[in-house]
Amino acid sequence: MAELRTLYDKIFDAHVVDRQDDGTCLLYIDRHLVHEVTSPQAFEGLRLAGRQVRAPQKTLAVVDHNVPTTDRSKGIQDEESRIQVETLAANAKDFGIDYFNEQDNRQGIVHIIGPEQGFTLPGTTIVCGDSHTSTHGAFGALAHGIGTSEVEHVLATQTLIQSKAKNMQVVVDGKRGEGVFAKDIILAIIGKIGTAGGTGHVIEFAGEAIRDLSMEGRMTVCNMTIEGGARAGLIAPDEKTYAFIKDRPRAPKGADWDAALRYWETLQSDEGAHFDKVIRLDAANLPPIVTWGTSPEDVISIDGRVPTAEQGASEAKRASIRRALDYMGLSGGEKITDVAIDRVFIGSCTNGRIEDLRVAARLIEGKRVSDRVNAMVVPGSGLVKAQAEAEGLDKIFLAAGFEWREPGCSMCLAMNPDRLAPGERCASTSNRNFEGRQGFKGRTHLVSPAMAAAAAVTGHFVDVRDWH
Ligand SMILES: CC(C)[C@H](C(=O)O)[C@@H](O)C(=O)O
Ligand code: SF4
Repeated sequence: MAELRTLYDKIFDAHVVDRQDDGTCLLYIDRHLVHEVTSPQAFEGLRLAGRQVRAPQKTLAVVDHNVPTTDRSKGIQDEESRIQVETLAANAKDFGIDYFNEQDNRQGIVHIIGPEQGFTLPGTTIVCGDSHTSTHGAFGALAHGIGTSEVEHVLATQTLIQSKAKNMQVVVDGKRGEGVFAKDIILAIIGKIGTAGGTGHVIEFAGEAIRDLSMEGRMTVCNMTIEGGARAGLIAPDEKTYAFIKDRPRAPKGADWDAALRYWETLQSDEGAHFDKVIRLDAANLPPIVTWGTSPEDVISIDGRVPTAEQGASEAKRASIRRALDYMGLSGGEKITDVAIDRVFIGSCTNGRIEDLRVAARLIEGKRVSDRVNAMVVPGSGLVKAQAEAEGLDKIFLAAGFEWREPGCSMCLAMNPDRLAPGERCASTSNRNFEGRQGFKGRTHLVSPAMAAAAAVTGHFVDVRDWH
């Protein structure tokens, strides 16, 4: 009998170019996404070595982290950001790589534009000098974040040195309740396994609640796999995956499509294949979730209370809770629904897609953003923005008092003008809540788009299950 393999095993095996005795492999890379932050030294390295980009047609570059989200016709004010963006433009031109600049309506966050263009395909290996490359795993692609020296290696050779990770399966059974979203599922998983729970593993997500998710929701789940410590996240492709990809600009067409489909249909873990670690969760029991601290694993239910330091199991844990409470300006023990917010950020590669904006718009339609709150919506790409505008979502947000911005990473991280002031508290749909992530001394609470939208209106966290 043939060996039973997981989806990860299958994609990995299909891309091995060379295997050393110690298990180190050289993997063929099908797709390389490039952004302005982690690529300058890589291109410089090629230049110094007199090398070309090996497969420019398998490489796609875009600016996202450093671009301002306000009127771009005036250029970029911040010197460092301007140089970063200009450098990518020049490198893309010099090395013959397709590039979406900040005026292009296809521009957006790198992990949003890949799937949009049909660049992200099942069964492929995808890399990008960015940790949230795991997002593309939603399509059944093996997608790794890589460092700048690896970016150079992939540009030059279209291969990457990798050792095989272990297999982990996260099964989410049951049906989500009303007001509970993909973001709540992944926050609950990280809360359960911890930020190191996936270390050394590739996680395959399975179960009814994962199958039920739209492609957008699956991307949200895979996006945050990296916050659970895993090397990559994967979801086996199915009809929803194929429907999402079909007719996208770079998707295979005609006979190529049929051949691709036949391959994609083999991309599932074999029944009975071995997983080194299996975690199960029931979606039916999940509440909307809010992070209270400075790690994505610091999760509580919307009807819960912020923990107190005394709840820590060890002195080290008590000290870390104390530090997080202090940074977050919380005393511990308060109900999370009593915590007032100053800012709301709806966007990022976690939750900046059309479905996210639809959910948020539906909740706030006809309502007003609280006087104490500054709220903004940053579509994940120019195409998401255009789609939202075609559906009139921008009007709903603007009428409610939200700002409606140009696409980019924005306030997900403080690398552009969008940032929190010291002490400001934000309900954010992004994926990281580390100290200073959204601005020096800024306080981030990670939530779903629905929870962020509702909090914008009430001025504090509120249970979206009570909103009809
Ligand atoms: C700037 C980039 C290298 C970084 C990452 O790797 O993830 C960023 O996208 C982030 O989300 O922190
Ligand atoms: S939106 Fe945030 S998490 Fe995603 S690539 Fe940009 S900075 Fe990183």
